[in-house]
Amino acid sequence: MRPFPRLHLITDTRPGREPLAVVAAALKVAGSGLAVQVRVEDGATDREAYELAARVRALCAEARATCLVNDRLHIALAVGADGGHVGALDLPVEAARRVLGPRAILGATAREPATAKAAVDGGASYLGVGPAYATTTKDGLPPPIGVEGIAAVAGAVGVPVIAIAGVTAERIPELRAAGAYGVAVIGALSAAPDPYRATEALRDALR
Ligand SMILES: Cc1ncc(COP(=O)(O)OP(=O)(O)O)c(N)n1
Ligand SMILES: Cc1nc(C(=O)O)sc1CCOP(=O)(O)O
Ligand SMILES: [Mg+2]
Repeated sequence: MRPFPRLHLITDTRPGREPLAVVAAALKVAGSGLAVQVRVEDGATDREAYELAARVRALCAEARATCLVNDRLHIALAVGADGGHVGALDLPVEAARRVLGPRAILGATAREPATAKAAVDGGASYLGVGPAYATTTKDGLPPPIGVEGIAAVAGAVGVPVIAIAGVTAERIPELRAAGAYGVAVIGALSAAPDPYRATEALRDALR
C-alpha cells in the first residue's frame, strides 16, 4: 500500500485559476507523494464537479497519486476516487464513512482536540487541521490556531494531521515540529507563478 501523502493540493476553481494545469504540474513533481483534493465552489453544479473530478482522477491514476473529493461524496464514488473530505457543515463523519465504505480514505476537518477525537472515533482516517495561519483563500474561518493549535490536535490523535490555511514551504518545518504529518495548500500552488517549482519547494520542505 502507498504511504499516505504528506502534500495535499486542493483545487482552486475560482475565476482566473487553472486547476487542471496546476494539478498536472504538481503531479509531475510529486507523483505518488501527492494527494489531490477536488474542491469546487459551493455554487458549482454537480455536473461541473463531476467533470473536474473525473479529469483529476484520471491524472492521479496515471501518476499513482491519491485522489480525494471534498464535500460531495457521491462524486467521489462516481469517479472512483480514493476517498473524500468532510467538515462541520457536511455529512457527519460516521455517515460519510458509511457512504464511502470501510476501505476508503476519509478526511475530516478538526480545529481542536475534542472534535478531532470524535472524528477519529467516527471513522476519519486523517484530519485537516486549521486554520494554521491567516488565509485570504476562504472566508468565514475562525482565528488561526497557530502551531500550538496544530500541536494540541496532533498530540490528541493517532491519525495523520494535515495542517491547512496559509501554508507555505517556509512554514513547513515549524508545522512538522508541531506534529503535523503533512500539509494541504491552495494558494501556495494555485497562485504561484511557477506551480512546478512551487511544488518542488513544498516537497523538499516535507522531506
Ligand atoms: C485537508 C483539508 N482540511 C480542511 C478542509 C476544510 O473542509 P471544510 O471545513 O468542510 O470546508 P470546505 O473545504 O468544504 O469549504 C479541507 N477541505 N481539506
Ligand atoms: C479550504 C480551506 N479550509 C480551511 C480550514 O481551515 O478549514 S483553510 C482553507 C483554504 C486554504 O487555502 P490556502 O492554502 O490558500 O491558505
Ligand atoms: Mg466541507
